[in-house]
Amino acid sequence: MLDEQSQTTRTTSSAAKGGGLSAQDVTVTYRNGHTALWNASFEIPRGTVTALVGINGAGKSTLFKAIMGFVPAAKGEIRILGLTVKEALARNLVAYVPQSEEVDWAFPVLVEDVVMMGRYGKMGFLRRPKAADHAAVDQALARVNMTEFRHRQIGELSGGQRKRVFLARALAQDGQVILLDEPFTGVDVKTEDQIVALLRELRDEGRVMLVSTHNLGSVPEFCDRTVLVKGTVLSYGPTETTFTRENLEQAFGGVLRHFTLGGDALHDDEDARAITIFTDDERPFVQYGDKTQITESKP
Ligand SMILES: Nc1ncnc2c1ncn2[C@@H]1O[C@H](COP(=O)(O)OP(=O)(O)OP(=O)(O)O)[C@@H](O)[C@H]1O
Repeated sequence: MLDEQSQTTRTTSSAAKGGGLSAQDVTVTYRNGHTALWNASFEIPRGTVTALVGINGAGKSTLFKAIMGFVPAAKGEIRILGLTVKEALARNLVAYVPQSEEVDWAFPVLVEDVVMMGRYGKMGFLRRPKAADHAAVDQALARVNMTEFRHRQIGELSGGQRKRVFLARALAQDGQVILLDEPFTGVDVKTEDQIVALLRELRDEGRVMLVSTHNLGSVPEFCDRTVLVKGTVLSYGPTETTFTRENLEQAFGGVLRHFTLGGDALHDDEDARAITIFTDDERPFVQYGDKTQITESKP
């Protein structure tokens, strides 16, 4: 499984220049005939961290799969740094940091071996690592502070450490477009801070980070841009202008409730500055304030 992911997300050091990540009228239909994305369009420039936000089943994973070439676009086109998906994959430009649930943690593999998988695209058929590959792995592990765990089995790590190992794999790949699936699920605050700091560094290096997250509270904090999805792309752009109450209501329609800043009484108040979005079973999973701070939480 890990091997398969590496195969399909190989990257190259000679990254294509220019362009960011874009989709133009992309429609994705699964083999059973289900269309999960209709006419999805967005543009993300290089040097940005973008949140990919939407309810369960909105099409976030489908979009990731289309960018990684796992599923073809029935219509429309995805461009990755100015290249088609096929060209970008051949150049190993796209790296993927999976959700924890997608990984078989019982798979007997060492931390350093997982990170080395990021180099497979640069190796020959026999996959014999060269000095440059070992150096890239060393650097990637150091960058996520996981050097001391390099000889551990991946199953023997905490949730946050596991995330960091897969981030290191993306770094070893030198992925220019990095797709992160729920990077903050199951990690403690300190690790979240470390991941955010690393994403900012990678942003400053001109990479494109697309972060699928349900942790909406942190979106205004660390994502420059937001793409809101619900079967299609509802809106995209700078977080300031996209992550708005109106757009969120569209994306999460029917599961929104509001309560006022400083109080915990639930009501739809036009003056409410804090928004809590509830899941269908009325459990809140996000709180946010005036776009920049989390102001409320409800038990
Ligand atoms: N392999 C598949 N074959 C057919 N339909 C699929 C397949 N994978 C996903 N779908 C459907 O496509 C739609 C979008 O699913 P997707 O996994 O992209 O949503 P998501 O936004 O990632 O959801 P979540 O937040 O729950 O991870 C859903 O209706 C889902 O049931």
